[in-house]
Amino acid sequence: MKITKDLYRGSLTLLTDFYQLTMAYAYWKSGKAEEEAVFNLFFRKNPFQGGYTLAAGLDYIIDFCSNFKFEQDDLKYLKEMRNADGSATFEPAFIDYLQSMEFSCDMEAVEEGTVVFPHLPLLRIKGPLVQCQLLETPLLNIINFQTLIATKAARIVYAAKGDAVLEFGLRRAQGIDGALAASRAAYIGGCASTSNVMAGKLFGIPVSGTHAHSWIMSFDTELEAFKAYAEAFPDKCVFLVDTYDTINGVRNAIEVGKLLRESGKEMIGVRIDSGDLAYYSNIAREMLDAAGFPDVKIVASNDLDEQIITSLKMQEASINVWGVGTKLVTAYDQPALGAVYKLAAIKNDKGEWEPKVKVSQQSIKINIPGIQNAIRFSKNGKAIADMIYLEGEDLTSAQYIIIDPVDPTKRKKINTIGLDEEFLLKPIFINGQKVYESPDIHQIKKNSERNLALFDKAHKRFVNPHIYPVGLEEKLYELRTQLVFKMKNYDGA
Ligand SMILES: Nc1ncnc2c1ncn2[C@@H]1O[C@H](COP(=O)(O)OP(=O)(O)OP(=O)(O)O)[C@@H](O)[C@H]1O
Ligand SMILES: O=P(O)(O)OC[C@H]1O[C@H](OP(=O)(O)OP(=O)(O)O)[C@H](O)[C@@H]1O
Ligand SMILES: O=C(O)c1cccnc1
Repeated sequence: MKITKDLYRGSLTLLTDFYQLTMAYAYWKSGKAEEEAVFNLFFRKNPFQGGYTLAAGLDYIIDFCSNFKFEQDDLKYLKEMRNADGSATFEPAFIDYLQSMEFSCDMEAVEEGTVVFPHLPLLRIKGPLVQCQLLETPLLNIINFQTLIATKAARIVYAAKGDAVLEFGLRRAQGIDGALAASRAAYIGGCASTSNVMAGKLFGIPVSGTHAHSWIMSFDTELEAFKAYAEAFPDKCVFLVDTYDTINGVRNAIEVGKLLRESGKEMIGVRIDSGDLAYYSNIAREMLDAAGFPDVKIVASNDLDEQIITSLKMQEASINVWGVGTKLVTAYDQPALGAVYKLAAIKNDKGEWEPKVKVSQQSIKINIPGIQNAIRFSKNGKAIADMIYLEGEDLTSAQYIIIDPVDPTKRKKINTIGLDEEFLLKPIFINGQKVYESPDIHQIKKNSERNLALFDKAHKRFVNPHIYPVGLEEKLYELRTQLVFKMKNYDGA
C-alpha cells in the first residue's frame, strides 16, 4: 500500500494532536522520553448496538509506523512554531532529537478481519514513552474508522444473506481518505466491490458500476439510451430503469435485452433506485421471467442499510444485488467507534514493569492494567469465550474463571480440555522492524469470513444480540482491583 507517499506526498508524522507534541517535549525536558511504556488500544462498546466488531486498519498502521520519521518539512514547521510571546515553542535541541527519532517499538495487534469485542486489546505497543505517545492519535484515527466501517459492512452483508453488496459510497463519504479508507474497510467487511476507482487501484479491490440517470436524460428517450449503452458495453449491461417510469423502464430494458441476445450477448441486470423497492422489484422479476430473462439480476439502491435490507428480505423483494453508499461509508447511525489508547504499564528505575490504571467513577472507564494478551477459546469451530490475561502468566490450567471487566459478579468457568485456543495478538513489529507478513486484501476479506463463521448467529442479530463473554483471568482481575484500591487510597479495603 502506498497511501503515505501517493496521497499526501510527504511524511504523515505530524498527523497527531498537538498535545502529543507538547507532552513529547515535556517528556524530553524531564528526561522521561526514552522510558519504556506499554499502551493498549481497545473500545468499550460494540457499535450500532450490535453484538460484535470487525477489526480493520492494521495495514494502514503498518505503513504509518514504517514511515514514521520527522522530515525536513515537518521539522521546519515545528521550528517556526511560536508561543504567544514570540518565543520558540520547541527549543532547537528538541527539534534535533525529533530529527534523529526512529520508530523502534514492539507492536502486537489483532489481524484485520478478526472479530473483536469490548475491552480486548486490539493493539499493544511497547517502546519509548515519547514514540508511544506521538502514535496515540494516528493509531486511533486509523483503527477507529476502518473498524467501524468494516463492522457496518459486515452487518449489511449479513442482512443481504449471500447476495452481493456493491459499495457506492465515494460521493457521500467523509472526504478523500474517508472515502478511500471506507472502501477498503467495506471490502474487508464483505462487500463484493467498490465504485471508487482509486480504491480499486490503490488496494486491489474489484471495481464495478452501472450508469446514472444523467446517461438516460442525455438522450431523447430511455430506449435510445439503453441501446447506446448496450453498444458500448454489450457484456456489462445493467440498465437503470427508474428515470421516468420504472415499469416502462423494465419494458425498455427487455427490448434491448432481446436485441443483445440476437447478437449473442446477455443483459446482466436492471437497477431500481427509487420508489417501493419491494413492489417494483417483484414486478420487474415477473416481467423479466415472462420475457425469458430469469437470470437477469435486479439491483436495488437508494439509502439502503442493514435494517432496510432486512425489511426488504422479509417482504420477499426480488432483489439479488444491493448497492449501498451513504449509510455504509459514513456509518450513518454511529459515526465513531470510540476506541481509546491507554497507558497500561511503565518500566521503573529498577527495570521492572509497573502496571498502571486510570481510575474513573464509571467502572466501564477503568482501564485494564499491565501487559496483556488475549486468548480465544473455541470448540468445534464455534467461539466460546475470550480471556484477557497478563503476559507471562502460566496458561496450562485445565480450568479458568473469567470475570467480566465491568461487572465482577458476572463470571464464566472455562474447562479448557478439548478446546481450541487462539492468541489474538500477533507480533507486528519488534524493535521497529516489521516481522509480520501482511496478507493481501483478498486474504483479509477471507479472514473476516472465517472469523465471522466462528460466531453464532445469536451474536449477529441486530436487535438485542446475545453478549459474547469476554473476561479477565483471575490474576489480572486481582491486579486491577488492588491497583484501583491503591489509587483510591483504600488499600485492601
Ligand atoms: N418496500 C420498502 N420497504 C422499506 N423501505 C423501502 C422500501 N422501498 C424503499 N424503501 C426505502 O425507503 C426510502 C425511500 O426514500 P425516499 O422516499 O426518499 O425514496 P423515493 O420515494 O425513491 O424518492 P427519490 O426519488 O427522491 O429517491 C429509501 O431509504 C428506500 O431504500
Ligand atoms: O443511496 P446511497 O446508498 O448513498 O447509494 C448511492 C446513491 O448514489 C446514486 O444516486 P445519485 O442521486 O447521487 O445519482 P444517480 O443520478 O446515479 O442516481 C445512486 O443512484 C444511489 O442512489
Ligand atoms: O455504479 C453505480 O450504479 C453507482 C455508483 C455510485 C453511486 N451510485 C451508483
